[in-house]
Amino acid sequence: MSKEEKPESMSLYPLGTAAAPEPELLCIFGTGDLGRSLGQRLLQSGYKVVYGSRRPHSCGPVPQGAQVMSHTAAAQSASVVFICIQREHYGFLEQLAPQLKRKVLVDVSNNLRKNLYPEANAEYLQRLTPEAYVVKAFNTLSAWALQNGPSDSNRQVYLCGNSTEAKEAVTEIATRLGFSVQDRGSLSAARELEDFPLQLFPLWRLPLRLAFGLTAFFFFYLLTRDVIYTYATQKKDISFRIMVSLANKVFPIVSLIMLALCYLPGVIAAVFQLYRGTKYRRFPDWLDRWMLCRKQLGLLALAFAFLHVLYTLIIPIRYYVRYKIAASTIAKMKENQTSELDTTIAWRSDSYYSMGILGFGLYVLLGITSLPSVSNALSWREFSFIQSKLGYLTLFFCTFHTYLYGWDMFLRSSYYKWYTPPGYMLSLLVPSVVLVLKLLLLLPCVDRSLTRIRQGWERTEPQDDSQKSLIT
Ligand SMILES: NC(=O)C1=CN([C@@H]2O[C@H](COP(=O)(O)OP(=O)(O)OC[C@H]3O[C@@H](n4cnc5c(N)ncnc54)[C@H](OP(=O)(O)O)[C@@H]3O)[C@@H](O)[C@H]2O)C=CC1
Ligand SMILES: [Cu+2]
Repeated sequence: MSKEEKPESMSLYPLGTAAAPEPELLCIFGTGDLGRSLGQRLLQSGYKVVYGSRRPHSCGPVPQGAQVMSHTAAAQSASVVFICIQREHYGFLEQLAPQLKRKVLVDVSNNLRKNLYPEANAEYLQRLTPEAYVVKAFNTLSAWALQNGPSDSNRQVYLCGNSTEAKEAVTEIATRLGFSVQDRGSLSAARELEDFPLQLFPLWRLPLRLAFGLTAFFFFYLLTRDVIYTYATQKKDISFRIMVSLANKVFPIVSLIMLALCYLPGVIAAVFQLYRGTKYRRFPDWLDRWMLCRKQLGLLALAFAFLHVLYTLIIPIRYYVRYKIAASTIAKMKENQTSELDTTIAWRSDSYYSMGILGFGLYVLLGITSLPSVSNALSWREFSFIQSKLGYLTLFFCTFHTYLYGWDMFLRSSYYKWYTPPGYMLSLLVPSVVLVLKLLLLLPCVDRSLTRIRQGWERTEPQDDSQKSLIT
């Protein structure tokens, strides 16, 4: 492709013309799922849409306001053509090559698995239509995301192609649809973009690994402290406690840590913004990645909390527990002892349960509101109120619940078996740090600066540039 030649879009719609009243006409090949979703979104965003179909008169329903024509007629009427057809059927485009000359062809296709074909779909398309300007784009979005517009996890459109002008034309469209665009370079990057959606649950990977790692660590930690320690020092086998007692220690610990890790990046981000005095500088990559998987962290934490609740509910019906209660009652009767009600213990255990229940209740509320169908029904303010204010309240309740569980245990040396602290103490570290930091951020003077920064105010630093570059 020579550099002199420009895609047709440039000659038809030169940049810089005053906004023309006539909406731009875009063409979509294929009236399938993706074609229809894309068409609907384009129409909503103010474009005119014409479909190219094998069966212009008998194809399925297309969005209202769109026209359907033969491929040839549709291609001639527009300068940008979205190819919403599976790669296996691209063959017929070779005959259409003369009509597609100097058009921008947007390849949105995906494959079922990696290395299915020797070349990327977009490169194949370019080979079939050598004089068209192929741009790979939109393939990482689902039909649903396209139709409903950008959301938190679906904001990026990745694109690549050999013609800068063609990429600009596609960027303009994607931007108008509400997406932000990332240019990945020439068409040779198409393969990488096509492999992208094949990654399963990319945002879940880190939280899942973390959950697995924490569970394994605390399982062995508590196994050593409880079961192995008792065996080593008293020659008593209490390994049966692995099934319920140990599980019901590991799950709440992992849950609390994960919940805290879900809110930690938020406070770190606030500290960054305060320190830099602006919100317009990008966060480091690790923080960005961490922020992106907060929802997944939170949902996993909720799952672990749920297990903790279930394990707690079955305590009264456990054989071991019933045996212990009966044994101590019988022993007291034998010795003709009575026991007084200790109201301090009653207060403590009731508060402990109550905090746990409140924490779990809010936890569930957070989980429900993070479902897309529910969060879409909330206004942005309602959503951020629930996810942030109630989120910290949840963390507070759950942390307090754990402190009440520990009570004065940290004072008694008998609990530090083999010089190790009990598991619950370790689980309190991260949440306590998050809550203290959050409390500091809520101090009126700090809160005022932060609010101003988040509204776009910037601290003009009297520093010289060398210092500035140190911060980035
Ligand atoms: N669905 C999704 O979520 C996403 C899909 N994609 C990609 O978009 C493309 C289309 O996907 P999707 O809409 O789901 O697929 P569909 O099977 O729903 O639709 C494909 C369309 O292609 C046309 N077609 C089918 N066979 C032929 C043929 N032999 N010759 C010419 N045209 C044909 C048909 O339109 P007509 O009858 O009008 O000719 C058909 O409706 C695929 O490449 C897919 O990988 C990318 C991202 C997400
Ligand atoms: Cu608990």
